[in-house]
Amino acid sequence: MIQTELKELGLAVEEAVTAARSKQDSQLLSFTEPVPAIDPISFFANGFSFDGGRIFWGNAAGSLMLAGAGEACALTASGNNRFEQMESKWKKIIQEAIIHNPQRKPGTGPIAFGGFSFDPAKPVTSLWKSFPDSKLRIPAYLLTVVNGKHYLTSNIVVNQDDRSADIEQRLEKERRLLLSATTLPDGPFVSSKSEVEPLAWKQLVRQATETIKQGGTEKIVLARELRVQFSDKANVAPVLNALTDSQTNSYIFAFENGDDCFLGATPERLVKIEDKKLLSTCLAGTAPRGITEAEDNRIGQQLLTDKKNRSEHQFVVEMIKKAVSACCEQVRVPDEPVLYPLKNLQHLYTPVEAVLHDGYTILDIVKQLHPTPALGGLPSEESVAFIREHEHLDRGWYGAPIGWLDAFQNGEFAVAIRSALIQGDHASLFAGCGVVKDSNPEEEYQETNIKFTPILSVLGGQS
Ligand SMILES: C=C(O[C@@H]1C=C(C(=O)O)C=C[C@H]1O)C(=O)O
Ligand SMILES: [Mg+2]
Repeated sequence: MIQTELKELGLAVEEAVTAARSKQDSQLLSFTEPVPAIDPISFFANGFSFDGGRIFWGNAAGSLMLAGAGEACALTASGNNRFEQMESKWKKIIQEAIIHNPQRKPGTGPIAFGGFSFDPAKPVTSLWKSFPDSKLRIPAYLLTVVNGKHYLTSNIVVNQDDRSADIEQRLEKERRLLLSATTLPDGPFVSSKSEVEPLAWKQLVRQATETIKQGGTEKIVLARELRVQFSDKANVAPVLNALTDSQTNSYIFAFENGDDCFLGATPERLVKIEDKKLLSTCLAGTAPRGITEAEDNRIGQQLLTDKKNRSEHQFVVEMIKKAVSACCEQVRVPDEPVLYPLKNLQHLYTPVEAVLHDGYTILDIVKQLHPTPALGGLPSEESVAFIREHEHLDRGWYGAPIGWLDAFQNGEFAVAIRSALIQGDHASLFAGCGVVKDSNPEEEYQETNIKFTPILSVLGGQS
């Protein structure tokens, strides 16, 4: 550690202890400093033993990575006004925090990272016992790698009886551990896997197409579960390393809570806000990648002109454009989708750009957008009601917003798909697809099989 930073940190701790004593209450101190380069996955691995769990985020552009260890503060919420609850809790924390952050880079300082359940009205099963309906975490330590520069934020909750010297000693020890070089443990190996009720799921797709043909709904997204057994307790850090290496154009995320870890590599941005500039993504319509370049181009061109996939995609474009237009100006949406290539598959993609009106926050937009017709359907209420009533899967945090926001109104949330819930020596993988009136159950089933591939391959399930 550079000595000046330690001296400044010591002064900041003194200031926080004084503030805690004068207000007779705990005080959050957030201290950000530049640090020498360190691999964020190593930082994540070093944080294994920290109380409260770890977080990880790598944006699709590869320009921002966040790794967090421990938990300084937890914000939880539930029910239909959960986003508003989160907003007011976050505002109060930031107003009262002592923030030492001369850097003011997006993703530095006191950031809150976390996720939400897909449907707060659906009964929860034991599968998601370690995850509340909604949770945002301020990590005790956050490594931010932004445009190649490294910053460490220490978030400390100081109490009136704390001694500054004790706090500084603990900080120095924990920071040294986190920033030390390390060798990643071995990744998991899948010893067996089993699909959950595949035939019943195909029958449900057929039922959904019948419901759509009867009128009232245009699209219903249906998801299913694949369970895998590992040969041993799974280490998360090597899985994140493999995802970061193999899944380009995707957001890599992990949220450890209790004994479990929800992680994934999702191509689907929900919303990014930086300096009031808003970027959202319409991603729906899927095809595999070709083995040869010629075959890949043929499949891609076929996807671009396929009636069923174009209708699936257009429902998403219309909804997001309408939702963004209600709170933004200068809304720009291309007339036609383009191909969005991933390692194992390709999607139809339409970006939505806008400028946020004053008074709106990123959680306002998350609330407006979730669930988009890419994960719920259209109309939203009717399609989510069908999913709630008929889908056997407990989606938990799958298919819902996951991401971060900082103290300067910057932030980014993605839709948590291509994901898995890791529970010691076993895991549940999730994949879904948009069902429209022309959907064929077998084809949708095959589409979900392709969507399991990215996460299954890094869990040691297949090459
Ligand atoms: C629901 C998922 O993917 C969504 C559905 C898609 C489709 O049906 O074409 C494509 C991308 C996603 O918006 C998933 O991967 O689980
Ligand atoms: Mg589809």
